[in-house]
Amino acid sequence: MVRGGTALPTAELHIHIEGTLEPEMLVELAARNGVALPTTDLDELRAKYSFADLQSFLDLYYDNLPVLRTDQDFYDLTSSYLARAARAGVRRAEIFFDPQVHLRNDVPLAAIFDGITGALGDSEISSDLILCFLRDLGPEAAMETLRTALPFRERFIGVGLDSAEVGFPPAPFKEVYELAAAEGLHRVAHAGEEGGPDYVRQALDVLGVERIDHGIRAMEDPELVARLRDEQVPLTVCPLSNVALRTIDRLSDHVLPRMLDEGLLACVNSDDPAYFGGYVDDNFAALRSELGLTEQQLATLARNSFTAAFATEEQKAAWKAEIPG
Ligand SMILES: Nc1ncnc2[nH]cnc12
Ligand SMILES: [Zn+2]
Repeated sequence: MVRGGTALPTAELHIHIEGTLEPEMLVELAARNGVALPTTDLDELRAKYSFADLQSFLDLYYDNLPVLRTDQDFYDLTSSYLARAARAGVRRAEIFFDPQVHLRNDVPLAAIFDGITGALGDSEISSDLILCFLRDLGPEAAMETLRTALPFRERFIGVGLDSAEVGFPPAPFKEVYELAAAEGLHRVAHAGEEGGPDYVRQALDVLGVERIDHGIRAMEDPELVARLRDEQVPLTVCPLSNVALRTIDRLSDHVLPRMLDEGLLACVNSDDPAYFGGYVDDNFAALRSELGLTEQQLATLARNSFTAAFATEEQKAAWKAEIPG
């Protein structure tokens, strides 16, 4: 993996805490909780971290999650990510979690919140939580999850939509997002990762999202590109993830340079770094070495990340002032 230079200060706005489960921690938590794994050999586990598409990744991601059982497990997972993120230059982390998976695994919501928010409180990184709905479980399940989570309303700042994309468009989640808006929650959604430009439009027009997660397929539609530029809609792009899930063949084919040329508010994120070969600094390093992005372009991406963050204007200005150049 390419690792380069001093880490650029950045906000990480697209990071699934469950996607930071490194094989070492998987084995440790399995042993701690008496959960059987197909193998505990780290090389064999790592060999499985190779994917044909989003679904083949999701199958492994969900298979690994039963090792997370207690608030301590969620605390350890989150602390480990935050320690790595600090070394990666992350000043602000807006972290996704998938409560429906853990509820299905009989983990109480209180344990999830206590573990994750406990670790967030112990870190020097500014951070908040975004609760994601699994789109393939449908809007009724999402609504039930949101209602179940509302007693913990003060512990998260927004909602998101993730999991299998194609065949599960955003529009049916309209009422869930209306309730989230009424509760004063921020709204984001994965769209345009494997799904087409229409999914991005639906997320904007029907769900009223403030950011699009991924959005790379929006580049197929010039009218949508113009709108994203005019409205300065933030796009949380995840370059190494797109290569790992074969959304694009090679990093050198990535649309990110075109997004910047078009004046879109794109930023760089790691998505599921334990699975996709790197954290956010590794993504920046790969953009520099394999895509030839200039220091100026990388600084723009870092600046964009702070612009797109759900933080105060004062915080954003202070972080931007740390960016060299
Ligand atoms: N990249 C991704 N796309 C959709 N759902 C996810 N859940 C975790 N990572 C994801
Ligand atoms: Zn994602």
